[in-house]
Amino acid sequence: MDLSPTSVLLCPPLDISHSSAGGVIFDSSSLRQQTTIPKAFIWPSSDRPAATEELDAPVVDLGGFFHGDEESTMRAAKLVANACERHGFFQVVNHGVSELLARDALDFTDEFFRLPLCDKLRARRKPGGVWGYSGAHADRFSSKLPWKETLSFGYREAAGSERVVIDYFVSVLGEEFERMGLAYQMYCEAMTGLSLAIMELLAISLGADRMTYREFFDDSRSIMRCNYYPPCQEPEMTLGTGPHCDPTALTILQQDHVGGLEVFSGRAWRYVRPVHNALVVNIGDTFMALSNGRYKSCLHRAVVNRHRERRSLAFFVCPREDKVIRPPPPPSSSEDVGGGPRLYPDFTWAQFMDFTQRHYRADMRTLRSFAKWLESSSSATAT
Ligand SMILES: C=C1C[C@]23C[C@H]1CC[C@H]2[C@]1(C)CCC[C@@](C)(C(=O)O)[C@H]1[C@@H]3C(=O)O
Ligand SMILES: O=C(O)CCC(=O)C(=O)O
Ligand SMILES: [Fe+2]
Repeated sequence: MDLSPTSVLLCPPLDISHSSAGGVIFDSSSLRQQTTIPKAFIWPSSDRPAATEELDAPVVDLGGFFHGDEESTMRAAKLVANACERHGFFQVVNHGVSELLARDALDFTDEFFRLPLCDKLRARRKPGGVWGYSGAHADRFSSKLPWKETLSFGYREAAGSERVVIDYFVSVLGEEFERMGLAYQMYCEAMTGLSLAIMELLAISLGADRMTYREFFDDSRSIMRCNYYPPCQEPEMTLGTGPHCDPTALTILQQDHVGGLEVFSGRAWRYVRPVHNALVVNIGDTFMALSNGRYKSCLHRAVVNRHRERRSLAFFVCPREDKVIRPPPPPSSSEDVGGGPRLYPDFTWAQFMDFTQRHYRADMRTLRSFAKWLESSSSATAT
């Protein structure tokens, strides 16, 4: 790992190196010229078995649901219930998000990640924050680095937020990025609309009042993340994104045609074949808690390849920070959704987000570890 100091302003020869600002920076364009990858990117062999089979997950047609066709809605709800009880993963088509808008968002992802490092670092993530540019999270972690660059920013649909994404791009990168900001503003608006429709379908599939989750998330806070996975000279030694469950409630992911997303199901990693014009939907930890464990938070990862770059846009839906996460009662019985004893304590997204960012690296056991940490910290304050 070349840690020779260098100045950010000189757009260093793109190794992992200390920036003049003290953080560690990474840019792949020179790293990938080398025959091997730095040790920091090598993941334990237990995390790396190659997926040989395809995931059996439904591609749910939302057309009938959007047109109020009850029979088609029930069919979709049944497919969703079965998939979410098994692995928390399905894809959707006829989702109402315009193909042009989706393609623009992906094209602007290319435009951003092709910028010189100096420009990308003008958007660099601040320590302790989530928004901004990150190269392999090299400023946060020193091992098991993911072979990716990311750009993350927030979105909320509230009065006065009509320009929240546009203003972020203009303030961080300059007026010439207003078009990029507008494309992502419109994309986040479309994703929010789709996420509320999916929340309604999830409620129907759980036998809860169909407006329950739609109302719970009507003032949702979202995190938009653009992932860029460069080609890698040793793809079998690293991962684009390590095995994890999203701590958020629901993820709507647009992936390009390259492939690399894998889901752990049936005791094996299984690859997800990209479906043209489909969007990937996966359940996160927060929704697993909202369904009292009936729907599974999807354990997934992203692998990289030797020859082709890959892009994905992940839209993470989160509840307003102070809302208490607890399963709603279904309309017909006093039991919570998901039935049986509560599996997780009440918590707020603010507490959980703080935990994933400051106390614990999000990975396969995040919610369980968070619940234990919460109980131990509440019993400590109670004594
Ligand atoms: C709240 C979040 C933290 C992460 C981005 C969103 C939802 C997914 C999380 C993440 C992708 C899970 C794997 C590890 C992680 C560090 C990453 O690879 O990016 C996580 C994100 C993060 O902490 O930045
Ligand atoms: O790029 C992908 O396909 C998955 C990315 C992911 O899981 C994430 O960003 O949380
Ligand atoms: Fe994820």
